[in-house]
Amino acid sequence: MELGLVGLGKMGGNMRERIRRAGHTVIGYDRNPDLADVHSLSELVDGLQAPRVVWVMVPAGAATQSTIDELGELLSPGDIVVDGGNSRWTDDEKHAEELAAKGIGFVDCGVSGGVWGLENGYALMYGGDKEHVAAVQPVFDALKPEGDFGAVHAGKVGAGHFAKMVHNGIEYAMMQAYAEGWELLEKVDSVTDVREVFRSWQEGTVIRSWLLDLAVNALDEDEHLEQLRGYAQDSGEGRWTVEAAIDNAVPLPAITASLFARFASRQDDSPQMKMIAALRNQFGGHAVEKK
Ligand SMILES: NC(=O)C1=CN([C@@H]2O[C@H](COP(=O)(O)OP(=O)(O)OC[C@H]3O[C@@H](n4cnc5c(N)ncnc54)[C@H](O)[C@@H]3O)[C@@H](O)[C@H]2O)C=CC1
Ligand SMILES: O=C(CO)[C@H](O)[C@H](O)COP(=O)(O)O
Repeated sequence: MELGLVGLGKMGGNMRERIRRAGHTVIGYDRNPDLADVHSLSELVDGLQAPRVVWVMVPAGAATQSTIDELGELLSPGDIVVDGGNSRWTDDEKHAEELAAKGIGFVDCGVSGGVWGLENGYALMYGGDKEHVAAVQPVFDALKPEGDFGAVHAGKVGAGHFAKMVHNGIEYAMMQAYAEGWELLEKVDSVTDVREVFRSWQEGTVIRSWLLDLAVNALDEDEHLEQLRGYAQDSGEGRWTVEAAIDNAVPLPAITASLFARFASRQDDSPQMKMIAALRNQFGGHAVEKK
């Protein structure tokens, strides 16, 4: 089939290649002309035969919104837009309604696999009407990993991004657990080769996982992570997971703590710990450290 793909960065560039390897035609547009096959969204739309499918793979928020708005103007009834970025699931219903008013279908798709997806395949979680999903199915089949798992029609519009959001919340907590264990191992004198402990865990243990494999890769590149600063950004999914937990009164202590650990990583000093130190000093005369 033919696909229009908007956003050819770390994800979209490799996805274009994987879909092409499966024998499909992909016309890619990126605002960076060095990456793009065409110069504009309208050229992309003109290059596809109706009914068209256009997959959006740009940063969530303003870039996704403006792309979907523009596609709403350019596409025709019967065409379909897929949002494959890490969009907030609450945006999906709005996008589906705006496009449906023009007769255009919408599918939201959470994508997992990162820069390894070209070779390993991309795990896909999609939401939307059955007929819209069916129209995109050949592309899902091209992107998904080989084997029985790795793709799911999670439910109605929004379900795909909701599932991906929870996946990323779990990702935060798993990474935090490996990171905390690693720091403790590094701290004690009795363990002389932390990297080899991590490597040994890759087989047979209860905690083996792809993230653990990637941790070993990182330690092979920089055994004590001395070249890195302990600073971690976040791009929204963890916050939205915690917000959804609050909305649904579901306790998520591990995921919430892992999000907050990232916030703490961005502080050179801790204002709240200054207050703790000041109060301990006030009530108990405990020593404080001055600047
Ligand atoms: N990198 C990752 O591990 C994963 C990323 N995602 C999501 O996939 C989407 C893309 O992520 P990446 O490829 O990592 O980002 P990236 O920053 O590498 O690539 C984004 C691309 O979109 C282009 N772009 C931005 N605004 C545009 C616009 N208005 N019109 C056309 N092109 C535009 C940029 O020029 C860039 O080439 C994001 O929503 C991200 O959250 C999803 C799963 C994993
Ligand atoms: O979706 C992903 C992996 O599954 C992306 O890499 C995402 O950017 C990770 O989330 P964050 O940037 O908040 O760490």
